[in-house]
Amino acid sequence: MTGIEYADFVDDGYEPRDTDLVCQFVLDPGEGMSMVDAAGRVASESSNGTWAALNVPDRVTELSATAFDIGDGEVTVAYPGDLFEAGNMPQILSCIAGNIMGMKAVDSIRLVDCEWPEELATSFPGPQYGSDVKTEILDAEGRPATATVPKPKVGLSTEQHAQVGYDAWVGGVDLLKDDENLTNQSFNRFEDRVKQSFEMRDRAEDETGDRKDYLVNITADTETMLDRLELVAEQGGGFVMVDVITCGWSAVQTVREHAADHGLAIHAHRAMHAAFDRLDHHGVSMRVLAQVARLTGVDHIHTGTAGLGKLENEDTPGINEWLSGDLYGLSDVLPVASGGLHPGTVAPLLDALGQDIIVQVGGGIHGHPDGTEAGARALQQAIDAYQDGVDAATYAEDHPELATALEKWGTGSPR
Ligand SMILES: O=C(COP(=O)(O)O)[C@H](O)[C@H](O)COP(=O)(O)O
Ligand SMILES: [Mg+2]
Repeated sequence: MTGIEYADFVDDGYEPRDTDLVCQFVLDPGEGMSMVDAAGRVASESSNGTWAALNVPDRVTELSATAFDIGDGEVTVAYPGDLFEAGNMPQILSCIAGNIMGMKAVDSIRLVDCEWPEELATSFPGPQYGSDVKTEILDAEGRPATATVPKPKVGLSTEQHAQVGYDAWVGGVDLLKDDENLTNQSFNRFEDRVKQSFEMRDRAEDETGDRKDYLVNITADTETMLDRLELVAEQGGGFVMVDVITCGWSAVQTVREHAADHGLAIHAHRAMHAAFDRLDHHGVSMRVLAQVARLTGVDHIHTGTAGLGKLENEDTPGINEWLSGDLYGLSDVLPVASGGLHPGTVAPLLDALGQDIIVQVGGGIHGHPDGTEAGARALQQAIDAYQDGVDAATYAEDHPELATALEKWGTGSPR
């Protein structure tokens, strides 16, 4: 037997093992606590300790986390791989982002970054396609893929919604996308929308000769999501969309398994992420949420607009770099830039993020004075201009849809 208390969870000179999950936190100790006091409590509560000193069998201490590299408001915690259940993301998060978020020992604490050990990372499937959706499901090789979300986000009838999709597809957009809060409301039933939209999709494909697809929002309770996924597969869709934060990672893991049976890619919308990541001193960073999304196997995830859109963003280029980097052979994830974009912001967006992204535009297409099809053309023209190395204003001289968009919105970000 060994006695354990908070101080036993601190070893400032600790060298992590290859099998450890290593997590970086920033924290502000609670009143009367030193950094070391707070760090020991964090490592204890997030692994296998409690507030009371315990006598435990020796084996138990092998599962304890260790706080080290304790600096001014920063600490790294290493968790032994055996603390975790393979392939169980909720269990992992209940350790590393669980009770510690509300401990009195810290006034605030933020999980900033994780280094995932191979055995744990590869106990998850990772994405089926990642950036390969650009060539395996779409015809978007060598350019950013494009998507559009109809606006108003809810309220269009099924027919109106499908018509907006058709107009956008023939205007040049690759992907129609449901908004995060459009699912199966009375005015636009899921089943009807899916059937009518794929009929329109087939027409648009025939007319343009390009592959087109639809990011269908299946968000609901998990069993309903699986039924909706089956319907999308039956109708010949290539993607399902899931609001991953509001549905939860357990549901994402289940959807991932079923999506694989049909070869469907998963588009992850991150609505509610800012409840976790907006404050820079508390919560869970978008970087970590994106890591979790990659492990659990989404093919796309929204990662912001590098400050060019309407929403607060945290280090979009750094997150995108992580999503495309090596992770023990797991597929990459195609990042989605979305939220307040329009043709005038395409060039700085692609400068900041490169072309291996999805450019997702709602109001910046449907708010075009000449309608959705013209708005879609304007977006494509802005991308063509960028690829030709010509600035948008010059390209607009003989591209009237782009000229109208630039006249309306200029090149600034909306608020
Ligand atoms: O509907 C939109 C964008 O519409 P619009 O183009 O009209 O602003 C999305 O929900 C945002 O992408 C969410 O933000 P993020 O992608 O940052 O999660
Ligand atoms: Mg939306």
